[in-house]
Amino acid sequence: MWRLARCASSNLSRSLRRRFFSTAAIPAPCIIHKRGTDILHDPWFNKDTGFPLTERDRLGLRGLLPPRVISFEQQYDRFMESYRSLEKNTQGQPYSVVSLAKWRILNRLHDRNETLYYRVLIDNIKDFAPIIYTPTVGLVCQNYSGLFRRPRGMYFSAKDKGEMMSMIYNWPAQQVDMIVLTDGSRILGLGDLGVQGIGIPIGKLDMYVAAAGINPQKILPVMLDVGTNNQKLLEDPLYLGLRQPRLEGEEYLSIVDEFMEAVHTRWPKAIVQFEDFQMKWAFETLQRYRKRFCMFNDDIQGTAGVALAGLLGTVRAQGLPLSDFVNQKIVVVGAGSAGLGVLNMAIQALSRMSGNNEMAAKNKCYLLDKDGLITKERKNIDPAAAPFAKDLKDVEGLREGASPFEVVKKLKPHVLLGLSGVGGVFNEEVLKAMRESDSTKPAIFAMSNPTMNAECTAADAFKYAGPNIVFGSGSPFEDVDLGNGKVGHVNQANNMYLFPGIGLGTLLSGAHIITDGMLQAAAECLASYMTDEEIQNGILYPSIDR
Ligand SMILES: NC(=O)C1=CN([C@@H]2O[C@H](COP(=O)(O)OP(=O)(O)OC[C@H]3O[C@@H](n4cnc5c(N)ncnc54)[C@H](O)[C@@H]3O)[C@@H](O)[C@H]2O)C=CC1
Ligand SMILES: CC(=O)C(=O)O
Ligand SMILES: [Mg+2]
Repeated sequence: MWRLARCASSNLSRSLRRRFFSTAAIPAPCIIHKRGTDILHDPWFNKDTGFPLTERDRLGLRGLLPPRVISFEQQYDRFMESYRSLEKNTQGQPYSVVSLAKWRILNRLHDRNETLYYRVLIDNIKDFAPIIYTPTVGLVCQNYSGLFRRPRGMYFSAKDKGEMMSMIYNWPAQQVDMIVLTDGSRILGLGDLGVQGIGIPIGKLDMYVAAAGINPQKILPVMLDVGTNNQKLLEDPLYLGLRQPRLEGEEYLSIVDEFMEAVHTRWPKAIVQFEDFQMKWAFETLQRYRKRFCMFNDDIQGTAGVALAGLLGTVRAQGLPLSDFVNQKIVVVGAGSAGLGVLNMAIQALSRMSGNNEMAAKNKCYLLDKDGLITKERKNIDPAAAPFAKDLKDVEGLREGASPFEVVKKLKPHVLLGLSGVGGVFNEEVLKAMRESDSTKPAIFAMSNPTMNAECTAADAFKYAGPNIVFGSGSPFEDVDLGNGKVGHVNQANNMYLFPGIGLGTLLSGAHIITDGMLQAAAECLASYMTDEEIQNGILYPSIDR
């Protein structure tokens, strides 16, 4: 039996309705195959006390709710009031207590009434992004077993080998457009969190809904649980994932292969975003699938696009034409999936601008990892980092393994960019050395997440490197008061500025694969949003609510 109801989502704004449903102004009724409490327990259809009496009759709800009908707007105001009073009541308490309390109240709403959840999320994205996304999402992942109440998304484990093709049909939605997939092996800068990493696909997909208007009924967060090498989790009796070491080699790849085949059999046009895979699998899976499936790796490719937009903005901030990008010296600290992704894309752009002279482009870029400057002298060099290794004769005065301080002191780079996952790598000494940069407006990007893993804080960057810098960080920091009415602007250099657009653009264009050219265009488009005035004020990216 099915019944008609005004869809809960008819409470969304007109423009959103158009985006979600492509309908005209009058909300279309939606067909519900449920009745009574089943509707109240389905967050997609549930309107809480908002069901009008006629609908309560039609849907078998009469008597199951308190008699008074509370409008969507009233419910919205009530939620925001309780959120604001929570903020007031937790003032002065530790960050983890406050932000987890905020996450809980939002998550409960998400579980109960999706329409209201996405409405408040979209309207208040600037306030809520740090809760559903970095940094709080990191804390949520770390505490996932304790916070777990209801599952969200799908879980495919090593135990499901051979079953995935049928399992994928257990997902209730007919159509899925956007999937974010993780194996939990490198969650932000927090390392291997196993099954607890599911918080990341959930948060990323919320950003897809809020920022790109993707229909929330057509998103799917996925955890591929192939075990964990995190000893603490393996010993935790409440850990919810497989208690076994991670699969490796062909065994691992056969699980990912099976998942990709299953997804694309059921939803051939679905886009899969790979997220927070440890480096070796991030690169391997990207090469393995990018020509066969519509997929991309956000950490390698999304991050690179946002960084490139930031680098182009930095050139403009110095009052130089974009063509001057070819003269910028760039030091990247962190040679993992994100750092190498950024260097690859920056070199592609530099080389295009310098008449396809890749060598000249590479000469301008320097790469460091946990053992310092990477040179050709490095023993057991990672093949992915090898193309960026410096010949010692080209870095006179520096040695293999030189520290960030030595490198900055010697090279006086225009840009210092951190994707190391280690908090405090840009210490006082390194930041002070940036004062001697060859640039009139040196750029410091402390892009590692969450906040405690940032290479430096915004306050330290402006304090030690001087007020004239351009600053970006992966997780949000408050703008810095520089005195005399001056403000040091903090840019959130985070791939969230690109991935929702990459997914939406791919979906709308019907592209079968995601090419480097598409990503390059996305980065240049992001850079072009900013006016000269904004750029002069050190603002490289639009405000999140734009
Ligand atoms: N802002 C953003 O949009 C993004 C930020 N990230 C962040 O970047 C960080 C790294 O991510 P991945 O590259 O995927 O990790 P990864 O584990 O693949 O690479 C980390 C790299 O940092 C190096 N490293 C470790 N300790 C170091 C130290 N003390 N000094 C210098 N280098 C050091 C390692 O040798 C390795 O090369 C994470 O914190 C992640 O949250 C990643 C993607 C996007
Ligand atoms: C932002 C992001 O994707 C990361 O930190 O891994
Ligand atoms: Mg990531």
